[in-house]
Amino acid sequence: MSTVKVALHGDAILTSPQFNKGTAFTEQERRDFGLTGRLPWRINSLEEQCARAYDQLQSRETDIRKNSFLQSLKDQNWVLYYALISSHLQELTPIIYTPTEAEAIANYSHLFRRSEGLYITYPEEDSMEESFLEQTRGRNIDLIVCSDAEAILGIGDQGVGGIGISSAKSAIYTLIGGIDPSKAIAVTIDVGTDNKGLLEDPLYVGWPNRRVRGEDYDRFVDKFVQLVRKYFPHSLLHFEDFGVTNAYTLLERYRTTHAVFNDDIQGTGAVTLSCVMAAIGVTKTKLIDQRIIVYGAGSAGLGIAKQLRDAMVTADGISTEEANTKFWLVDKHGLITHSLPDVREQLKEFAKDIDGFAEQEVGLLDVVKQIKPTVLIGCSTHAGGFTEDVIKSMAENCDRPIILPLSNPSKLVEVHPHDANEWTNGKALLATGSPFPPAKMPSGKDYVIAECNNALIYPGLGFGAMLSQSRAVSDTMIIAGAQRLASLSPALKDPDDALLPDFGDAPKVNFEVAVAVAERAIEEGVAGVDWKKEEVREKAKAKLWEPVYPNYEFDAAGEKGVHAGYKI
Ligand SMILES: NC(=O)C1=CN([C@@H]2O[C@H](COP(=O)(O)OP(=O)(O)OC[C@H]3O[C@@H](n4cnc5c(N)ncnc54)[C@H](O)[C@@H]3O)[C@@H](O)[C@H]2O)C=CC1
Ligand SMILES: CC(=O)C(=O)O
Ligand SMILES: [Mg+2]
Repeated sequence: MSTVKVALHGDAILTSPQFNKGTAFTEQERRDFGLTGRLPWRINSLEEQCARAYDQLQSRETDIRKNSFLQSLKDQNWVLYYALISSHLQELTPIIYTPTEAEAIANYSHLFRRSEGLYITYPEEDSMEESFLEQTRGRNIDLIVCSDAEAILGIGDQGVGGIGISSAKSAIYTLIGGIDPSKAIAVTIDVGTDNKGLLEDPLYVGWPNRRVRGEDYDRFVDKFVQLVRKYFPHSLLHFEDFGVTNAYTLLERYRTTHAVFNDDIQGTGAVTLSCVMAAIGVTKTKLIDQRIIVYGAGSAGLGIAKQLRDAMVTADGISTEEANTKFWLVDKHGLITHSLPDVREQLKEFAKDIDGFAEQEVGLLDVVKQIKPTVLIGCSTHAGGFTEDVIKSMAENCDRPIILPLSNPSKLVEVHPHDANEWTNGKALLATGSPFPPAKMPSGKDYVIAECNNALIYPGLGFGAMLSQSRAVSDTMIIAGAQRLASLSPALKDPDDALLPDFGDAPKVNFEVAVAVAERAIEEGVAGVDWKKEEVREKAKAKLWEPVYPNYEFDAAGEKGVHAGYKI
């Protein structure tokens, strides 16, 4: 067991979630840190603490209460929080992440108890550097997860509540990617909100103003990005749940100068590519043979289309233009065509001619009937958008339709996977964005619905980039990670099994993804380390953080009252 020197004493160590052990402080530590008399007599192991916390959790009747309980556990004791969730990963991930975290974020100001992470707020622009330094003092930050909360999951603009998604995504990095939580920071960029309900809510705790946009927004965000680059040049900057325009603009603006990563675009593109690769392994077809409809052409939809398109170009050697012809993007005004007004610039390469369609606005069902898709992907936030007609029509022309309703949280799913299974007589190859229980095949066998959520891959992609200290996260690094994930699909062994590994295996799977990404970074020459490819696996193992208590030694000479703690 490692030993860590800590300069906190008495209440200061008990109230530090990073160092607190609660009843697990040893006799010696209790004496050295001034804790005798502040704790009950019995010394518990971490396992005993987990068992007690799990019992307490079970007494909370609703998922949102469980979410609040776990949040307050995290505020008290990181090791216990991560150990508890790690030992019930599949059961508790939906409580701290989608779908329950969506409810927690929507009610952030009403559930608010304690702040966490860094709040970068527009009227405090002049003191941004000071706040940044205060929050990161004494810490060697590898990972910054930030959101401006304009498009949280599928529930839209949530203002300052966006800290909840940064914090949840950061926790997933630790649980699944093995990232040391003391080296990660969650950030909300509070530039106001256009959510009327929040603006009118007297309890709203964010900056109660309409969203700042245009040059002022760009300057404000740029100031933040430059602080990240100045103080933590080797860190990974993860963007989450920005509105579609800013999501693409920021990624393009910074991706050549820092390791930035947009999860909704790149993470979702990568996990969906893995899922489709696994599915075509079942149908014994090639990527180039697919006709793909993407329903919802926002951050995720376009990210998916581009990722699949680029993989087609790489794997099947066709031109980008030819690959673009295999995709039909459908948004709220129907098929993206050259004749639709106000089509976003980035979508134009996928736009189709209206020929062959009677109407100006071509709905999903018409597109399905006309083009006979093999793959149907939903990231529209339109609950029930894949109607029975749509699904049945697709199944008429396709032996094993690949149907991926990816919108989160669960209530926004485009089609309930059990319905899609029933309407296709068990032929559909299915995956969803949030977890669902298994469906029944006509044979009576359970069909496990894979969770095609970027959380199944982004911790590994990010860990691979951090591990190799990459100067950029290249498209080919992402494809390497996606290929590794696809190669671990249970469906490759049994075509009736899940398309992707389950969340219980996510830590092992993400380790493999991280190794693939770091190896690729070294091959491409973007890594900041001078290792050989063969060394990556061992280096990655050594870097994994695990939720176990180290021994503490009191550091009387250390700086008191800050995040002081280092291994000796
Ligand atoms: N499973 C996963 O890993 C991920 C799932 N998502 C989910 O995908 C959904 C979209 O997320 P983003 O792309 O970030 O949001 P976004 O706001 O950028 O995109 C949503 C798009 O759907 C379109 N849309 C809205 N109503 C529609 C309708 N009735 N028919 C067709 N299109 C419609 C919008 O116009 C917009 O273009 C959300 O529910 C989100 O939770 C997003 C990222 C990852
Ligand atoms: C999973 C995710 O990133 C989203 O739904 O936005
Ligand atoms: Mg997201």
